[in-house]
Amino acid sequence: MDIPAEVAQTADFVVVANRLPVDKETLPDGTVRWKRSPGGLVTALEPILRSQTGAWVGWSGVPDSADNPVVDGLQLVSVPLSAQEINEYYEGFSNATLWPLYHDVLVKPEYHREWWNSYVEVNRRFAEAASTVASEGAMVWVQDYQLQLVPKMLRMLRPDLKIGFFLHIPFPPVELFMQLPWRTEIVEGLLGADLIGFHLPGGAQNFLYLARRLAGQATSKGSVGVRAKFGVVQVGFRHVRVGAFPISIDSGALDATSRSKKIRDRAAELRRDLGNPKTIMLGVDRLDYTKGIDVRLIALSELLAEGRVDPRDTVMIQLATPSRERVDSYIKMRAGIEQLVGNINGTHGEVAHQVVQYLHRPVERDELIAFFVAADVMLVTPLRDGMNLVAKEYVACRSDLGGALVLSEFTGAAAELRSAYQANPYDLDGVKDAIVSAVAQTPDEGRRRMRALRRQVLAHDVSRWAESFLGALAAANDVATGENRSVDLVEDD
Ligand SMILES: O=P(O)(O)OC[C@H]1O[C@H](O[C@H]2O[C@H](CO)[C@@H](O)[C@H](O)[C@H]2O)[C@H](O)[C@@H](O)[C@@H]1O
Ligand SMILES: Cc1cn([C@@H]2O[C@H](COP(=O)(O)OP(=O)(O)O)[C@@H](O)[C@H]2O)c(=O)[nH]c1=O
Repeated sequence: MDIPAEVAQTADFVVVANRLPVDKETLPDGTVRWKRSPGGLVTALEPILRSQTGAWVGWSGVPDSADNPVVDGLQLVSVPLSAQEINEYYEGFSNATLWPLYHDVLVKPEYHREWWNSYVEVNRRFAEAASTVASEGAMVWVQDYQLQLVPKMLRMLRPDLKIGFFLHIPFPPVELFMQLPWRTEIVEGLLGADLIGFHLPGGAQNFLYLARRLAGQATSKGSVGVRAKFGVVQVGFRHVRVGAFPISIDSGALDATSRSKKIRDRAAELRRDLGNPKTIMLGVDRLDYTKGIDVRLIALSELLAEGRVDPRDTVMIQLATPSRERVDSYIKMRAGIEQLVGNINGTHGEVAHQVVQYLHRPVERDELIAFFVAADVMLVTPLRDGMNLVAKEYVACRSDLGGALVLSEFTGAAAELRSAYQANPYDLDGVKDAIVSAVAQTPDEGRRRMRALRRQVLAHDVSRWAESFLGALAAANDVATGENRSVDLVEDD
């Protein structure tokens, strides 16, 4: 790995994530341009990355890229992946083993030793890159399921570092996690961190149990709270903190953008282009089998067939970003979704009016915000989702207190967005009833619910998420604050 000498051991704060927060574009004349991808994580961490000497370690998204550009003042450190590693580490172990295993085995996870070997090798390379750029005593924040071995590998290389880890997807129930042939290695990998964060207390508690059972470590008793009441695992002389930190969005910025005239005009134009229907329903997802896009399409199809939704004055827009397109389960799911869309339009559409408008391509940020402003009913129906930022984004865009959110109980967001029309995505009648209630809500009821949702989303933004995690990380294993004092621990039961 070619990390420039001037960057070695200079960064006081290092983010390590599977992806760099930029996309590499090669222009027709062969020149290369790096474009910032405006993710929530980079927005939240930007002030910290700038106030200290920050670096971001990740993969560029294309094979064999070893560039280490500085983009908008941020030092990026590429971890190059070969085509074979993309196949085995990213598409294979990350997205055909861990992703389905951690999402309720919605498709059957595949267990292949060569994929595991590639995962170990790539994690080792990420750990080495982080170790090279981090300054003495730096804080390193490792992100997500692709890099669960990095905390232990990094600690072995650099015991001086303060290491945090955050899991963006659900941590599975114990009985599912136990399927994994490399379950002990994963738990021990994570235990290299000083703080391990999950979206929900349930994930943290599952992990504490596994730390006792698989790694044989003593852990604290009692339940874990949200941003408070951390669990503790005793690993030698270290206390590893385990906590719940629900991620969020840059709600203030989204609220401001959604109020702009440009966005309002575009939202009105979208409505006009759709023929001014009474109800616009909206789904916004990566095309992923966890997102329950099929659930909402089947619900709509039955509601249309039963006459509970009128096809003449309803449009459902489904925006579906292409995702992991070479993984088998994604190829199959796409065919199923497109068949459902075709069936609904074939049965209930007219030449001049398609009931479902389906776009299979990424949608640019401002256009997406205009869709949120235009939509009367937002459909978020995952079968399992770590958080689901789209649900929070919709709420942040509704300063007019209009619109209604239909939300699956099996998203992380459901724990916070209690005033949504919540439904169990496995109960089709329940989903249909929730959609009908959302469509038929009175303006007063809609305002009451949206006001409550907005209070939650505006008060708990992504900066609060980052600050609460990094505050807890700074205090972890800190002798000065008494963090190393003894806690009541339980051995394996
Ligand atoms: O990098 P990709 O393979 O293209 O996938 C995109 C990202 O998807 C996942 O998102 C998760 O994180 C969100 C923020 O915490 C959360 O709201 C959502 O529920 C999760 O599914 C994944 O965890 C990322 O690593 C991927 O980059
Ligand atoms: C479809 C679409 C989405 N986005 C943005 O992507 C993220 C999605 O985050 P979420 O937590 O809901 O789910 P995953 O991380 O994908 O599992 C959200 O910020 C969307 O606004 C986008 O920018 N463009 C799109 O076309």
